[in-house]
Amino acid sequence: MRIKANGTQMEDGYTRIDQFNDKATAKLAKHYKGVLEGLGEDPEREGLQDTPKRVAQSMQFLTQGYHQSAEEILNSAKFKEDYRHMVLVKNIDLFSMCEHHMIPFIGKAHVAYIPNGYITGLSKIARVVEVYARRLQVQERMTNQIRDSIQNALDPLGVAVVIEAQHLCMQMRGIQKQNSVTTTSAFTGAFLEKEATREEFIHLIGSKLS
Ligand SMILES: Nc1nc2c(ncn2[C@@H]2O[C@H](COP(=O)(O)OP(=O)(O)OP(=O)(O)O)[C@@H](O)[C@H]2O)c(=O)[nH]1
Ligand SMILES: [Zn+2]
Repeated sequence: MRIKANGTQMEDGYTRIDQFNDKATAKLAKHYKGVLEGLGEDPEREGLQDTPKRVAQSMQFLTQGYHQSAEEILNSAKFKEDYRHMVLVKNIDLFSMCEHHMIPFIGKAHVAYIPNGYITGLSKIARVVEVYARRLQVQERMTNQIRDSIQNALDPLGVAVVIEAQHLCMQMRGIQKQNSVTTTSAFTGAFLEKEATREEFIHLIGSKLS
């Protein structure tokens, strides 16, 4: 049985919150009840009675990345393999929350690396994206964190990360630009040094970066 309750870390570093942490839920729920009151709502009315607890559990799910380790995930499926060309996992869906407004930003990550003796399980790349997306974030930091965790764990010849996301804080409030998309990129090694390698990556992800 690999999956334990309350967000305990698994062998592969992946924490799955099947049962929420009762203590954290109670603490958060108390505050969300205050938020409802602050909004002028009646937290005791029928539709809202369980809302503080629901929001508390929802927020724990959406921020579960704080309890997960990208390093452990990558090392749990690190295989010796003499493949020295680009490995690209593209169109990895991500749901994160901006740390300024705690409103979602939603998009896709494209992650590539060039192995230097070691490869990792493909799903682990997507799990690393989850680890950093499931936190309060800014897109730039998340992009760098994904790049750095892969570079440190696998010591590859290069890592490339591109994230394209829509920030709901710019769509449903504030400046209200419904179609704006933010693209961030971070590179190491061959992706920085060799234009042809970077161009190949950009061509493969089908982005308009170039
Ligand atoms: N760089 C960056 N900025 C972000 C991200 N998510 C949200 N923001 C921005 O964070 C900024 C916070 O600016 P403030 O002026 O303090 O907040 P605000 O008054 O609510 O700003 P407006 O959104 O312009 O109404 C805004 O410009 C947001 O668009 C992100 O991932 N990266
Ligand atoms: Zn925001």
